[in-house]
Amino acid sequence: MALSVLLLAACANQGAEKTDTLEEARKNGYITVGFANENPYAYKDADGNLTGEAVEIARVILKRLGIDELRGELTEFTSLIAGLQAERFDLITAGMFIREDRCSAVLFANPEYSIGEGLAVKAGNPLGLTSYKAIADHPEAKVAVMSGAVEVEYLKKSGIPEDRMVIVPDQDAAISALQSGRADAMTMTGPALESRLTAAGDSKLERVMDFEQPEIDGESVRGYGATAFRFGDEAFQEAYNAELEKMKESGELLEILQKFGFTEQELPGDATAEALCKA
Ligand SMILES: CC1=N[C@H](C(=O)O)[C@@H](O)CN1
Repeated sequence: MALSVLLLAACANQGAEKTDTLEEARKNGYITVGFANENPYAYKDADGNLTGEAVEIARVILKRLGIDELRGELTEFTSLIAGLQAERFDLITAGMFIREDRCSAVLFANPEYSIGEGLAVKAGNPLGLTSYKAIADHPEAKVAVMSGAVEVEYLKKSGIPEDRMVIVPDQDAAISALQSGRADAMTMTGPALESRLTAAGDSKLERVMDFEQPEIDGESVRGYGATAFRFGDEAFQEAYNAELEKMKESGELLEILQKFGFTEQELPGDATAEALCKA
């Protein structure tokens, strides 16, 4: 009985046609995107509008592909990939880094920016934390970091034990952990760190200006962020990449990035998703 039910389900599945996400969105006039409320990548502004570098780049490209409206689905960063796979939304526009492990779960567009890491501590840096290594070497220092973010892996590889990581659901919770003393430091990408410190306006906190970028396997880390698609949406990914390339060439990409505080230094250069997925 159980076997026949399974067989029926398998046959039904075989007959089911895979949804063409791009075509469907064109027909509907909108597409739903997953975002993790991380300024300046993808967040709701004071008026409740969805914006951020990743969102605005996607907005331009999707418009050119015939999709007029973006609807956001707020999701914790760590659940973005699962949400995409479960079709809760059709794209991730969160500035997510292209990483080898993630490439086995989603399709990445080519990168739209590149960035390094940042660290914030209590004013005066009482524990003298200027690198992940310095946190590792301190017997008690704790660092707040967002669940599912690449920094968790960087911290681990820098020798910081998990019981000295305060894993938080989002970047606002990271700064709360630092303010409350549950953590002695918080780490995230430079622009996200800057944005949280500015929003907090707390003179008891400071950015570590002489922070040493972490080195993993002898190389200074640098993240490359991109929109992500579901497997099966390769044609969508290709059309998206073609529009992104035009924006790179025309300078439009930089113009959008600059609105969110990025500079020419953060352009992705010739990096491609294909190469980064193998890195
Ligand atoms: C935009 C972003 N990138 C990193 C990542 O992809 O894991 C993390 O820093 C979380 N946020």
